[in-house]
Amino acid sequence: MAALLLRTSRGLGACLRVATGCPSPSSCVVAAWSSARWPREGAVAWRTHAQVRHYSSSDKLSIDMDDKTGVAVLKLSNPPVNSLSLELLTELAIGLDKLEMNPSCRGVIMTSAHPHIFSAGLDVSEMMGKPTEHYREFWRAVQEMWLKLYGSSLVTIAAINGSSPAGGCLMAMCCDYRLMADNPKYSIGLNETKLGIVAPFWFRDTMMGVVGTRVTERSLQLGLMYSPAEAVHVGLVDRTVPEETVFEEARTEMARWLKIPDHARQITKSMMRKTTIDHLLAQRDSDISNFANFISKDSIQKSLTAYMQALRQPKK
Ligand SMILES: CCCCC/C=C\C/C=C\C=C\CC(=O)SCCNC(=O)CCNC(=O)[C@H](O)C(C)(C)COP(=O)(O)OP(=O)(O)OC[C@H]1O[C@@H](n2cnc3c(N)ncnc32)[C@H](O)[C@@H]1OP(=O)(O)O
Repeated sequence: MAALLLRTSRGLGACLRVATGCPSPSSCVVAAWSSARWPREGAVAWRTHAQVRHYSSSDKLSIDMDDKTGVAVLKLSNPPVNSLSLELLTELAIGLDKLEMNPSCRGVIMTSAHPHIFSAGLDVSEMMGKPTEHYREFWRAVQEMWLKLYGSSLVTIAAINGSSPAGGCLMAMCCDYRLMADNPKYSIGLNETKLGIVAPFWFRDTMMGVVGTRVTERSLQLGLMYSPAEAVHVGLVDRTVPEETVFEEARTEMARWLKIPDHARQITKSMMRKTTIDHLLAQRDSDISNFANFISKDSIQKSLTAYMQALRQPKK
């Protein structure tokens, strides 16, 4: 039970270090992941007689876990555009943590409850006209969500049923597999430079892990948004599917991934992602300070204000 409390209160990295006796975040990720799925003493907390269990208490996020299949469905539900507010980011991190701790959960499908928008990315209003302390708290929540999703030992599949700029694209890229609705009106990409802001190194590294260095360099500098077909072409999305089948295709894809023994897949995933995760863990505080300093600058605030004004103009 002590281990369970540590898990919930201090996050997976800390609890796994305790569980594995590992002294530092950087030395224990592989060991941690290989043992993360065996925290049987924590099982009691989440075991349920019902087959499907509703996890999230937030109205901005629903998480339904099917104990029979081991697959959870996480739906973003923050109208109008599923922007990632401080509240939603916090709910996401907590929800992902709960799933990680549930021994019967093996995979998560992430999607949007609202057609046409997967997620508009970070809520820009959280980055405008606020005190520095708020920026620090907000950025820590962004980091936390990324650490939980990118560092998840579960199979994670993004069922991208709408546009997915910036932070929305980041969440999709954190997943193991991406399916996108083939609607040419939708787009996906890291467009930060178009807002006059800079994607931090861990956004960059996540993208590099998906599409490689050259495509990342071009995409980030130009703030490129890709249509679903273009996204498949550059490898940002694994495949497009007819809009009405995105979710069912995600389930079918999940079944494929779940045929692989968990321990072998988890250790392999950890080997692929460990360096990037350790990089952020080692620089968390300085990354927060960089963000808070950068976003507080008058020039950046002006840029964000102009961007939001342009967004509010009627679309041609
Ligand atoms: C060197 C040191 C570096 C340190 C690091 C420094 C900085 C890093 C910083 C930040 C990284 C940020 C990553 C992000 O995620 S920034 C967010 C980027 N997101 C976008 O650009 C998306 C913008 N939105 C859109 O393109 C469209 O809205 C969208 C395609 C999603 C939907 O289009 P639709 O036509 O359906 O809807 P709209 O009418 O455009 O929007 C409705 C409503 O929602 C508001 N809104 C849209 N997006 C956001 C958002 N991201 N945050 C807050 N609000 C948003 C929009 O303004 C409309 O509001 P209203 O007019 O109804 O009031």
